[in-house]
Amino acid sequence: MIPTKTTTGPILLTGATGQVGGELLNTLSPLGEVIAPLRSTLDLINLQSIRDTIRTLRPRWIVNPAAYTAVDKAETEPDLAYAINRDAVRVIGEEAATIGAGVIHFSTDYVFDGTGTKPYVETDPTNPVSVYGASKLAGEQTLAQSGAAHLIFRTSWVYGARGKNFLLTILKLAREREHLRVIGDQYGAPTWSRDLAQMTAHVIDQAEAAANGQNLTAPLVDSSGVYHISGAGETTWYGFAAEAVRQQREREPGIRFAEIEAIPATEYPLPAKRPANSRLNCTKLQQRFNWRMPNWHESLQKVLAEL
Ligand SMILES: NC(=O)C1=CN([C@@H]2O[C@H](COP(=O)(O)OP(=O)(O)OC[C@H]3O[C@@H](n4cnc5c(N)ncnc54)[C@H](OP(=O)(O)O)[C@@H]3O)[C@@H](O)[C@H]2O)C=CC1
Ligand SMILES: Cc1cn([C@H]2C[C@H](O)[C@@H](COP(=O)(O)OP(=O)(O)O[C@H]3O[C@@H](C)C(=O)[C@@H](O)[C@H]3O)O2)c(=O)[nH]c1=O
Ligand SMILES: [Mg+2]
Repeated sequence: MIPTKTTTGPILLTGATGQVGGELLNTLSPLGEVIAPLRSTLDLINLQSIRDTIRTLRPRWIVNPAAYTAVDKAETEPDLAYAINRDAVRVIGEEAATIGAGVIHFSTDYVFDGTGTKPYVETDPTNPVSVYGASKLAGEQTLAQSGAAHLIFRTSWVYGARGKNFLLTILKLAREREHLRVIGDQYGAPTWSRDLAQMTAHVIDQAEAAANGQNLTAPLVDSSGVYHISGAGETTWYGFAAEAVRQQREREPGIRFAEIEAIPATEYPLPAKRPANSRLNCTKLQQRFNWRMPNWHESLQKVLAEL
């Protein structure tokens, strides 16, 4: 479908070298010109450079999957995590508000403490237990206060065929070792970076169709806010690893892979705490934008086929 251009101007995409940004580069390009400056051109630590870029390009959308995502390292680099995950987002929001651009931003299940026993809904109280989670929550809040029309997609456990992610780490370790120990008491849902990018293009398309050639901001403001979006279904890190290795064994019958053992998080100490319950209830996005994610098993199969 060719979308109605609501305002002129390109789509400004950050983080195009990342997992989600790399997929967005492909899914957003049918919607019009996408400008995706690399860190060497637009370093998000440099707030003035963000302002200059937005003022020069006057994008109709700013899509911001760039982030400081090193969860453990953030514990000892909080200033850098907050600079990218909060301060840069604040400036993006301020500049977007000024020119009437819509902002699409990504956040994380790690804004929750994980003590809830059900999948989280968007209105559940946040309480991050890591610096990364706290910095991402601060980014959500600053964007909401900026006055820009915005959509915040809170997702979880992102993986894909490229980039740094749990799936690729486990597959590599499973080839190298005899035995792997993986946390079995943290629950969540793996989310394929490409599924997220397709959802994002769909939502932009719908928002532009709703604006029907008029200013984008008005219909989008009604929908502004947080949306949960993960792969359908649920598992644990152990369940994810075991299923990935099971599927990969079928693909490569001759290869020996490690046995995988489920362990409690208490036996796998890391600098940052992770929530025990990372499950996100995705009904709001389904109802507002008519989008359902595929089951994580299905997407995993497609990713493994690409490796
Ligand atoms: N990965 C996950 O499991 C999850 C991620 N999220 C959120 O989803 C979004 C996308 O994550 P994902 O794609 O996995 O992230 P990646 O870590 O794969 O990519 C991060 C991107 O941000 C860029 N970036 C980091 N710092 C700067 C900077 N100072 N200036 C310019 N660019 C910078 C990186 O550029 P460079 O290549 O130059 O470093 C890279 O392109 C993020 O908001 C993240 O918080 C939410 C839940 C789960
Ligand atoms: C490699 C490995 C990890 N683990 C555990 C540690 C951790 O609890 C979990 C996942 O490992 P990771 O290093 O991928 O975890 P982490 O970097 O915390 O992943 C998170 O990244 C950020 C950006 C998010 O927003 C989250 O949604 C989530 O995806 O698996 C094992 O138990 N055994 C292992 O061999
Ligand atoms: Mg990680």
